Amino acid sequence: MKLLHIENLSVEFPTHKGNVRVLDKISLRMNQGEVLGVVGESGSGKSMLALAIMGLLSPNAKLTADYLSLNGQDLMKLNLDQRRKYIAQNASIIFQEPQTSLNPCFNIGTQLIETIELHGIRRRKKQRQRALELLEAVGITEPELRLKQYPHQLSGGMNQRVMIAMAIAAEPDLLIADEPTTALDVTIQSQIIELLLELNRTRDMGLMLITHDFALLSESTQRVCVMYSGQIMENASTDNILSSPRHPYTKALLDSIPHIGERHHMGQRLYSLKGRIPAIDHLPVGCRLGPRCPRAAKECVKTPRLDMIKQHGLVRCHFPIPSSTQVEGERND
Ligand SMILES: Nc1ncnc2c1ncn2[C@@H]1O[C@H](COP(=O)(O)OP(=O)(O)OP(=O)(O)O)[C@@H](O)[C@H]1O
Repeated sequence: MKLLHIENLSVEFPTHKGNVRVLDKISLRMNQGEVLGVVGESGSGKSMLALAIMGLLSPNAKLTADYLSLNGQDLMKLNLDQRRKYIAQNASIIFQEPQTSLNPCFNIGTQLIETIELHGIRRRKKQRQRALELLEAVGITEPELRLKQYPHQLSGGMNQRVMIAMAIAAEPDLLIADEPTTALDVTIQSQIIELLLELNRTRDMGLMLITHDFALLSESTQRVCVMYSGQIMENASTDNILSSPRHPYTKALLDSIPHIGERHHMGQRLYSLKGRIPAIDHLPVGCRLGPRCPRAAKECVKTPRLDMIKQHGLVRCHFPIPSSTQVEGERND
């Protein structure tokens, strides 16, 4: 069954220069239990997409969509209160900085039990029992002791585990992890990703992993959605994306990853695209990557569509890179 189905979702904000469209006609689908990676540079719209799905956009944001469904429920048919209630029962989100998501003035137990109560468990004894179960499920040792401790007494990795415990309290079918490990050191990062993948496997919970780190996605996701400037540029299986990226932006992101074991000469720089992501209120005409793209040509002043390339996936480019098994110049769409 489809867990998430989005057709042409856009988000606009009013600014003093007029409306800016921070997400432009996003379409994507996720199956039950799937792990989808969403990748793109800072400012490409990844967090905005997460907030839009979760119904957490600020009140001045204007969301439109041809279709937006979660677990089979068309969210556009619900009013805001109904939508938020439904989403809270079916999906959860964790953010980058566990320290800022937790309240420093309350102990872990109080905060966890508050979430458990929101999800309908009223009896004190049952709430406590559930809190202990959740802490154990996310690999926190000495759960009895942790309930009494405050966020500053726990490490960053432990606090992120607490956030994950809160996020799974309602047994969601979808968990969105928005840069869940960026604030943590490398060894803890892999433990948190491993925990998320274990929850995905054992609970058949769909996981949307948002990051700007391609290396992180390569081992954990089945499909990757590459975003740039509020649009999806490429959406394909992780294997296809890694072995033969077809969008120049995806290729540039992959080429910019340092590979362990590959020697770089002194002073030799890693590949990076020229320029920087355009301001959302100052977009170039046509393809948004155009001014930075090594394959750009005259036609790129026309807006490219997100087209299906056979045996690959969706690519928004007038001149997609030929697949590694294809002859240069051959188009396959
Ligand atoms: N309240 C707002 N009003 C107008 N524009 C906004 C607002 N909030 C965010 N934006 C713009 O929306 C765009 C997308 O931002 P978003 O935070 O989703 O990017 P991101 O890909 O998650 O970046 P990062 O990796 O840094 O978190 C950016 O251009 C940002 O400036």
